[in-house]
Formats: sequence, C-alpha cells, structure tokens
Amino acid sequence: MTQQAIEITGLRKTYAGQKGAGPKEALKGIDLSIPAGSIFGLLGPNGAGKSTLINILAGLVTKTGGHVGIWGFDQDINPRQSRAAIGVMPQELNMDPFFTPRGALEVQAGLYGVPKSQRRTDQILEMIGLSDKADAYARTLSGGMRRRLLLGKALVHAPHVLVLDEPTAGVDIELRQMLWSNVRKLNEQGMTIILTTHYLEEAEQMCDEIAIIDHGRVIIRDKTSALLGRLDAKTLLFRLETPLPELALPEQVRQEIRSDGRLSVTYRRSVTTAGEILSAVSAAGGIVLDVTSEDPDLEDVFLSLTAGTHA
Ligand SMILES: Nc1ncnc2c1ncn2[C@@H]1O[C@H](COP(=O)(O)OP(=O)(O)OP(=O)(O)O)[C@@H](O)[C@H]1O
Repeated sequence: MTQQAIEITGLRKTYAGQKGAGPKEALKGIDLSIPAGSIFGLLGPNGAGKSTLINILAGLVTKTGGHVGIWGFDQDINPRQSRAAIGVMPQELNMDPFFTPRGALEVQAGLYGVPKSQRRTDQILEMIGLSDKADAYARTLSGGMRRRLLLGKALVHAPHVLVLDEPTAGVDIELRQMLWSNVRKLNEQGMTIILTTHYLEEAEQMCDEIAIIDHGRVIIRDKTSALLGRLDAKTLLFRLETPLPELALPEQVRQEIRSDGRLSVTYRRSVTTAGEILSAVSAAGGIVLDVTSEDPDLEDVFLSLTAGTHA
C-alpha cells in the first residue's frame, strides 16, 4: 500500500464572525489523502478554502474539528513531529528587510531546531540561485529573489512534504521555470509536493493528482489524466474565409470568436457530432480554409464542476 504523506479526515474550520458578520464555515468536512512522493494540486475558486487548509497543515490556523496526519504523525498527538515533516512556502512576500538570505535561512533553521552541523544553508542558497546574494540585505532583493528565498526557508529542515501556496502568481516566465525545475528535482529526490495554483495549465503539467475544493468541500479528486478524460467536450477551430453570423447550433454548444479570428465551437461528443457542426458551418455559407480540433483542458473540467455554484 502506498504510504500517505497527508491524511485528513472530517476537517472542519469555522471562523468567528468579523464586524457583525456571522461565523464563517470555511471547511465543511474535508477528507483527503495525499500519497507520498506525489505532486498534488489543490485547486479551487477564490474563497474555496485552500489557504485555510494549507494554514491548518502548516500549524498556523487551528482547526475546529477533524483529524490531520502529516507523514504518519497526528497533528494533535504529535504536534512537533508533524510540524517538522512539512515546509510551507507562503504567498506573501513580506520579510524582515534587515535579514540577508543567509541570515534568514539560519534563523529559520534555528526556529526548527536544526543543529548547526546539519544545516545546509550554502546548498540551499545555491539551489535557489542566491549564492551571490547570500549577504545582501533582503530589502535590496527583487520580488523574484524574495520568492526564491521563501522557497529556501521552507526547505531548511528538510521536510518530507513541501507545500507551495500559489508559488507562481505574478512571477515572470524565467522564475516560474526555475521554481518548477527545483520542484521537480525535489520531487525526484522523494519529496511530496502540494501546490495550489490558479494556472490550470500549470497544474495539468505538474500534478499527478488533483483535488478541486469548492465552498469548503472537496468536490472531486482524481488523477490529472482521469480528470481530463471525464469531460467528453471537444472544440473545433475553424479558419474561415469571411466571418459568419452566429451559427444555428443546439443550445449546449458554445461558439465564440478567438482573438486570432478563428471560430471556436465547443460541444459534447455524446450529444452532438462533428458532422452536425460542419453542416451548420456550410449551411451558413462558411468557406473553411482550415479546421483543427482541441481536447478539453483542466479549465473546462473546472468550469463544468464549479459552474452555477457562485453568485
Ligand atoms: N480569518 C478569517 N476570518 C473570517 N473568515 C475568513 C478568515 N480567513 C478566511 N476566511 C473566509 O473563509 C473562506 C475561505 O477562505 P480561504 O482564504 O481559505 O480561501 P482560498 O480558497 O484560499 O481563497 P484564495 O484563493 O482567494 O486565497 C472565505 O470565505 C474567506 O472569506
């Protein structure tokens, strides 16, 4: 049996009401196990409860009910061991401006009780590409460098599980690639990775398995490939000689003009055939210069699962 890096059962969190508002039930009974050695994606719309879940794992938010096991340690019974098993790279970039990267890593290692002889400060600095900035004040570091330092800080105690909360939100392509190559390397060395991201394409490329959280509940959890296979949606893309008025197509078929001018028609293979769509295009007098097809991506899965649940 695969060892579970994380085992969560019946996890609930209710925040006390703020400014006259009633209590907020952010997690409504989450059951989730994350296999050791995997790269696991945690997705969901804003306010779904992802940060609450991560903060509970990190020991920063107290749960209202349920059980959390990290690397086999129950958070309530073995709080120290479960905390030592996990490292979290947070979203926010605020850090003490007077620390140098080396200083920040040393302090963090101290907080986790890593003895001096076991610290890997230079190795971590090299991995995150900050060796040449090791002794520069944090306030002189760029946003990208600070983010890399946050990754480094999450690694000082060599955790079994690394959690990345929106690690690539707003970062440039170069940094994104560096982060992902680091994450892949760490995963190859056996580290379990949990990440939240708004970039579905990224989750599709990086994650072995994905859970989608919505309104404090896990609404789906599956292997990434299986999740994509669940939808029988298909898109046909037409390059036409001249634009057409809206086609007469069944209601569930979505048509739009892409920014490159191509007509995109998305339909469900179990309901509509490609032939019907081609007929509608030619009935409208369309002259097709080129046609290609696209399979559904995670965004389609996501939209179809969370559609209609938001105000
Ligand atoms: N400290 C708090 N007090 C009261 N309500 C809170 C608190 N923190 C979060 N919430 C509420 O709990 C719900 C879940 O929030 P959470 O931040 O976990 O969602 P999220 O999925 O991480 O969203 P995002 O992607 O925007 O970070 C939201 O409705 C949020 O307003």
